[in-house]
Amino acid sequence: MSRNYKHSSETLLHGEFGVYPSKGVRYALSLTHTGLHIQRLVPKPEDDQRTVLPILDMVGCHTMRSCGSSDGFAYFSIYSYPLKKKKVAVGSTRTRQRLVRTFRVDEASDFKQNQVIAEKWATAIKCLIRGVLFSSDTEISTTLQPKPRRLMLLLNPCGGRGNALQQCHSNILPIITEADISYNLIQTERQNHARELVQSINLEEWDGIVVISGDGLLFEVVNGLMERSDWEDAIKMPIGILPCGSGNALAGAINYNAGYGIRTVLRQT
Ligand SMILES: Nc1ncnc2c1ncn2[C@@H]1O[C@H](COP(=O)(O)OP(=O)(O)OP(=O)(O)O)[C@@H](O)[C@H]1O
Repeated sequence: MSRNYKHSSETLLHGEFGVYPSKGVRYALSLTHTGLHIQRLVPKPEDDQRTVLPILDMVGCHTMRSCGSSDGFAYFSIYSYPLKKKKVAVGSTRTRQRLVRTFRVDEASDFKQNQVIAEKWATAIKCLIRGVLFSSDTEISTTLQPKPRRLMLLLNPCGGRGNALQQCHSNILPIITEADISYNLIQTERQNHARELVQSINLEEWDGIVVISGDGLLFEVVNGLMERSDWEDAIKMPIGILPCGSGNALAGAINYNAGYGIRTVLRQT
């Protein structure tokens, strides 16, 4: 393909939507390869205020209908994790915060038609998040989307303060769900459990292995992969670490100092 889609400011989709939960507020949305441009139409702002949600900050997009509602509206919600504006402490890197923007599709009187539009936007956004290139001429349907990613999550319930499982349920799984990633969560039961496990997994079945632990479990995973007869292929498996140990020195070096968080792991697999 001769066109460099990644640097294109071409408008892929454009539309006008309401928002949830505000009544009467309306926005014009334009989707490009790099971001969602949001312009408020009603109430009309004094200046030409526009905000941009960068695709790089997004993890997913879901469609929905308001429960128990008899109206014909459909909705799509975009899940983003932009950097916080301010550093938390001197010398620290900026952390990310969850931002959900929900738009109401109300163009048609019939729910099914509105749902088709909501699905189209959600599919386009999900494709851009996954790096699928398309143009304004492309017919956007779910067949454009790559197959969902599968992650093996290895969690050490005894690492660090012993709260890895709680951290996983409250902070990690919600993001993975928003990103439509399927996963197997395996709690390690003893020393070398993770090492033995990765020695015999079918590499084809996984897009990545993420340890939710300290440095020790990651060390086991790398060793386990290197001990396989097909180690040259096995070691190409994307590996991530979400720090839940005591020292977390390795995760600190890789993620924190680079200014990255979970999203790095989710996007790269
Ligand atoms: N269920 C378990 N019971 C006891 N030990 C375990 C269990 N699961 C894993 N382990 C072992 O615990 C070791 C240390 O775990 P981990 O690195 O996750 O935590 P940590 O030592 O608290 O953190 P850090 O390495 O950052 O200091 C691992 O090398 C692993 O072999």
